[in-house]
Amino acid sequence: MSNPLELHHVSVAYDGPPVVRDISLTLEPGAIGCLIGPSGCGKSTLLRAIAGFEPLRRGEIRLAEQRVAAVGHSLPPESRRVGMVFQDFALFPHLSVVGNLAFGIRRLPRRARRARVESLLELVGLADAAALYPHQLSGGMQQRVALARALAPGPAVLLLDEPFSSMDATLREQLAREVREVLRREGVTAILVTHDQIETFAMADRIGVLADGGLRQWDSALGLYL
Ligand SMILES: Nc1ncnc2c1ncn2[C@@H]1O[C@H](COP(=O)(O)OP(=O)(O)OP(=O)(O)O)[C@@H](O)[C@H]1O
Repeated sequence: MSNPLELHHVSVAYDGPPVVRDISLTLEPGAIGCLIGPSGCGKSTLLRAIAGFEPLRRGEIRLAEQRVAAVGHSLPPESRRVGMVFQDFALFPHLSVVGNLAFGIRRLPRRARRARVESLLELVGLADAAALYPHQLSGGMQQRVALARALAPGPAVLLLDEPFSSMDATLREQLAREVREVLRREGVTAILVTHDQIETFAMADRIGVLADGGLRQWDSALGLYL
């Protein structure tokens, strides 16, 4: 099977010198990669480049074999098969849980859409909350809705940018394990940015250590210790 995500010598710059430098990495199907490193080292910028919000200064990004970004070439985010989950959930406040989940698949025929929403509700354990609105949900429940919504269209890669950082440590670890379980069951490939070591070791098949815009290591948790 082809790799869902490949980065080849990727550099990204804002106004000045590159803040992401010459990063190459590959994620295998179903693998979860975690990017860690000090504040300002370029983690979010790299994620934004994969999503399609930042152009490349150098290199190439391939998603499920398709070249989505290179110098002078950039598919818009909505044309890339990526799903995104952020710290602040960004749920639609005026839509119920079902409405939030159905939004990204509204072009599917009605019956298929309904079946997909039902299976996602089961997947994240929210079948009883289908008719509720975001403000009626706890933070953990909202994040599960955000996850299910991102998974709905069947992305090649799911991008998570500090998805649990607004939660307390106990809930964070529990959610990290839950999310890993959900991703495993769906066979989803994902890349997660975090500051949190517990989260990293709870979730990652591969850990990427960034410093000053460069990828210093790309290895399993065990490999990082050895
Ligand atoms: N929109 C922007 N315009 C200009 N510079 C930016 C922009 N966004 C980020 N930067 C700079 O790029 C560098 C990398 O930032 P980035 O947010 O990717 O790091 P990070 O590792 O995700 O940090 P944090 O862990 O604090 O979120 C930093 O020096 C930052 O100041």
